[in-house]
Amino acid sequence: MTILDGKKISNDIKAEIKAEVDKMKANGEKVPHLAAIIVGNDGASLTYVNNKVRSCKEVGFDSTLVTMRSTTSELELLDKIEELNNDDTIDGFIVQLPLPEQIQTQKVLMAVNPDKDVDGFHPTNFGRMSLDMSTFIPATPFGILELLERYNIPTKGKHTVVIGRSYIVGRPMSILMGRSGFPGNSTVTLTHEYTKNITQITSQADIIIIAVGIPGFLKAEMIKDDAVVIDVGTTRVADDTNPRGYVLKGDVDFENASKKASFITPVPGGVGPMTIAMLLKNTLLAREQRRNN
Ligand SMILES: Nc1nc2c(c(=O)[nH]1)N[C@@H](CN(C=O)c1ccc(C(=O)N[C@@H](CCC(=O)O)C(=O)O)cc1)CN2
Ligand SMILES: [Mg+2]
Repeated sequence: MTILDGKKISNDIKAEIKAEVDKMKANGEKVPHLAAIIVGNDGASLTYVNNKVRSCKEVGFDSTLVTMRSTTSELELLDKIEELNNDDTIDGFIVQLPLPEQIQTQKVLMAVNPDKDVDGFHPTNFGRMSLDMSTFIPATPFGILELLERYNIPTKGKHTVVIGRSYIVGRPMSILMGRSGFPGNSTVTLTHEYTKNITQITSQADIIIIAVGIPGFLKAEMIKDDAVVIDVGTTRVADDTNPRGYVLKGDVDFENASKKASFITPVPGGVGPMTIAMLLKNTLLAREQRRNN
């Protein structure tokens, strides 16, 4: 059994990106600039955007964090997005999800200029991904592809079962694993909360990618021997014995599933850090595209 070390691979990727940025600097070029908008003060979301900003500093990117109060109106947010769309110093930006309920997420995703949409959630980019055209691949699925590639895990002809159909992870993942090439060429089953007899499906999976946000959902009994298990869940579970007051729990019963799996991601230190690294990668791409246009 091999533990897929997302922390290490993400550090490798960040070092590669930093080397590119160092070259840009040496050539007197503008370095990539990522902006992140966060609305409200959800603790986990604040952690993620702060990680994004810190990672920008690590690789030498410029970064801007835009914080907006939890009562921000949809119009105010759309105005801010328009401002970033028109700000020539910014190469890419993201709106941290989820958003407060007074704001329609779909309107927000539509408002981001596709050229700066480093999350890859705009319909143009999502469509381009589905059509095998070059685009910004959403960071978490992109990170999972990168893990599969760097650990050389075969995907061709394999049965990949995706659990969860969010547009951040499950939906794009199901498309990407079925595309031609490597990683890809899988036979994909996309499952969700209304799927019946899920164990019957997961127990046939060569590769399982789970993103449902239910700690310990995937049990050892639900997987076959030597399955590849990719755990995207990171739920904060209250824990008084931990100085932070919580522990992070994945969607997989790691202790037992790891005894059967051939490859498995840990939580923390698996997919999460890859998400941030691939967001940086997309931002580097955005800068290169803007330079060449
Ligand atoms: N606009 C977006 N919103 C959200 C995305 C996204 O890609 N774009 N994905 C998730 C949250 N997310 C990034 O935004 C994210 C989640 C987890 C991690 C991570 O590094 N997790 C660490 C643990 C960190 C901790 O201590 O809490 C790990 O798993 O090791 C990074 C990014 C939803 N929203
Ligand atoms: Mg993500």
